[in-house]
Amino acid sequence: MEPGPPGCSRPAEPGPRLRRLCGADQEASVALLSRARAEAELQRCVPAVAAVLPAGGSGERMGVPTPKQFCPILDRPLISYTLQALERVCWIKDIVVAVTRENMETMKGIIQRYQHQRISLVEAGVTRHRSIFSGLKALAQDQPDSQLSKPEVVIIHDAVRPFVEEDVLLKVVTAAKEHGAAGAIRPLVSTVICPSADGCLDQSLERARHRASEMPQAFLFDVIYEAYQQCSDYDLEFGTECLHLALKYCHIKAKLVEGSPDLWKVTYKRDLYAAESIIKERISQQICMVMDTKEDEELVGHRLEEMLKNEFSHVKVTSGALGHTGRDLQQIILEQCYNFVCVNVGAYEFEETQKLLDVLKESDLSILYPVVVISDEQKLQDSLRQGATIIATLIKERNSGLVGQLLVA
Ligand SMILES: Nc1ccn([C@@H]2O[C@H](COP(=O)(O)OP(=O)(O)OP(=O)(O)O)[C@@H](O)[C@H]2O)c(=O)n1
Ligand SMILES: O=P(O)(O)OC[C@@H](O)[C@@H](O)[C@@H](O)CO
Repeated sequence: MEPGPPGCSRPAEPGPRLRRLCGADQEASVALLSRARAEAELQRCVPAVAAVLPAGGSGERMGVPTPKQFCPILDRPLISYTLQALERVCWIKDIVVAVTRENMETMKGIIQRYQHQRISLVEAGVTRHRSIFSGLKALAQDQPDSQLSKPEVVIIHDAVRPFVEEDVLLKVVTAAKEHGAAGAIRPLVSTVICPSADGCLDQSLERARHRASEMPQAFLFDVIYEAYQQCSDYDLEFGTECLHLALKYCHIKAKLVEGSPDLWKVTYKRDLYAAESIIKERISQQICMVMDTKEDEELVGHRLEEMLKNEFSHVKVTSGALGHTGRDLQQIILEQCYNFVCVNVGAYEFEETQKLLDVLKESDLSILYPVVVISDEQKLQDSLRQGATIIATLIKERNSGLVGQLLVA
């Protein structure tokens, strides 16, 4: 498989509704059209790749009633972040999610609310391997009336591993194309030991020579499908490693690919807290200050911008006029900005702010990540530092009680 060109991954673009709403002008339309053409070209040159996401677990180790894949992070289910990560990769043509029958409606609601694309649902099994097998069967049914067709390469990725990036997906898929199977690995944090029957140490493994098997993994579809079809009931019931099935039943030695630290699986409650912190950090990296072009606002805006850059180590603050064409706003939003600060100095009519609020409410963006819009008043001009602190705290903490509020600071 030819590696996709860098940057071929599709950013989390706002939905088509936003483009209509923003009134994309000619220039922006051309940009979007060229991106669509590039993706279409890529789809033609990259062999078919699909993904199977096992999401049928009960999350016992999480210790809460809700299965962890549906636990909210910043008011949004964990699985939605994983789906968004895979949807950013334009060369994955189908995403098959295995969920239990009782959670099927919940999953359909998430797909609709967050406008996930390319998703097909299958019924999960009583074990993770059985859920994965269910997903593979759906892809193998190359039926004329089915939306799904058999891929050349299939990615298998746990639904509770939200931080998966295109580069590692490309690595495992490229390696699977060549070797038949590939999987992400990470260094061990703890040493692996083997206890004896009487509960004492029998042996310990040399940590430096061993690795933790993570996800994503990728396989030539025929290899992994054959392995699951030959699989013993014992393996289906108690196995935890897809790479092992490819080795045991198809004699394929998977290529091992070093993965990033963020590939870990959300398993315990502490993992949810960690995931929330990482998500907050990632979506706080860009602030968009929207101001009018009046001179005094420009002065306030730029001073506030400088102070915000002190609050966020790597923040990218883009200043742009809301403008009277939709291009500025559309360009701002297409840059995956999730934090907007409107600067109205003294102006009491919130016409421009309301316009931004209306567009954000209408766009996918405002439900993907809660957005806090702040409009300041004359007094903010007198205490810019306090204003910068308020804005930074709101963006970093994202207290759900303040979501979507128009704050007059
Ligand atoms: N019968 C099952 C069991 C697990 N999974 C999925 O496999 C992934 C990794 O499994 P794990 O972390 O073990 O999830 P749970 O089984 O839900 O967790 P626990 O063992 O704590 O119950 C998760 O996305 C989980 O939803 C699945 O699709 N079907
Ligand atoms: O065993 P669990 O169901 O908790 O999680 C599955 C993990 O074993 C699996 O995701 C990786 O180890 C790679 O195979």
